[in-house]
Amino acid sequence: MIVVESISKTYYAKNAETLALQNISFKVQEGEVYGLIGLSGAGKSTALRTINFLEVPDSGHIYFQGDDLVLKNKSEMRLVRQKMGMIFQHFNLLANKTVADNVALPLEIAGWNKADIKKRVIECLELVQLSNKKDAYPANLSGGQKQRVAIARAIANHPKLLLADEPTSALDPLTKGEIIDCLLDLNKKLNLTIIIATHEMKVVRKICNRVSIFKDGKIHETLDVHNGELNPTTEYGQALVREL
Ligand SMILES: Nc1ncnc2c1ncn2[C@@H]1O[C@H](COP(=O)(O)OP(=O)(O)OP(=O)(O)O)[C@@H](O)[C@H]1O
Repeated sequence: MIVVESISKTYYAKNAETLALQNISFKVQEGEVYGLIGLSGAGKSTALRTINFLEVPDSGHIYFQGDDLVLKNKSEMRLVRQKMGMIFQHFNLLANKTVADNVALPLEIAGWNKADIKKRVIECLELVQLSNKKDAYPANLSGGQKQRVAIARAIANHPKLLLADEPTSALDPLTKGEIIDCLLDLNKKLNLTIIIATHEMKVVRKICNRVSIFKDGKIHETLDVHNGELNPTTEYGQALVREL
């Protein structure tokens, strides 16, 4: 479904250059939950954000369902993005819109008619078990509920792929579990492919089929996850699995 091939990315700030990604490659199969793990600054978020071109890579290719995204122009890329949902650590909900209106937003942008939007918003809120909060405002929701609204919004337009950037990092341990269960449920019910950037090994153990360990902008090691078990072969991988 996704092939990331030899991606590099440098950030240029006033007096500094940061080589955030150096020749990164990995493949994600349809229906898979794929983790990107590593310490802060290792390049996980940048790698995730190059997949939908929120960050444009300096070199390399991203293939999505066989299409080379590097070759797409802006309007073609807008259509591709509609097939990729994204969720963030801090939810990114619009405070002045109700839960239902937040979920409706991507459908309005995609030009859906009002009746279809109303029906789809109800379906999505049912999928994340939040139908009873459709008229609430984000300020009146818990962190877990906010993230579930963000998930409902991200899946509204029937994306094939969900990009999740540290989706549990701002949540307490119990609520982290609630969000992981919600994502696993959607992965199974909708065959939704999920790529998740996280620094929490618990998240990887509970949800991922495979994981790439990032270190200093490179992929250090890629592992299968079987029943929550990971067996890194490198010393760094072993230390990370022990410590995180
Ligand atoms: N917009 C930016 N401008 C300049 N440097 C950036 C920018 N975004 C990220 N960086 C730098 O690029 C490197 C990789 O950052 P990235 O956010 O991808 O890492 P990460 O593994 O996701 O870390 P974290 O878990 O802290 O989010 C870091 O050194 C970071 O400081």
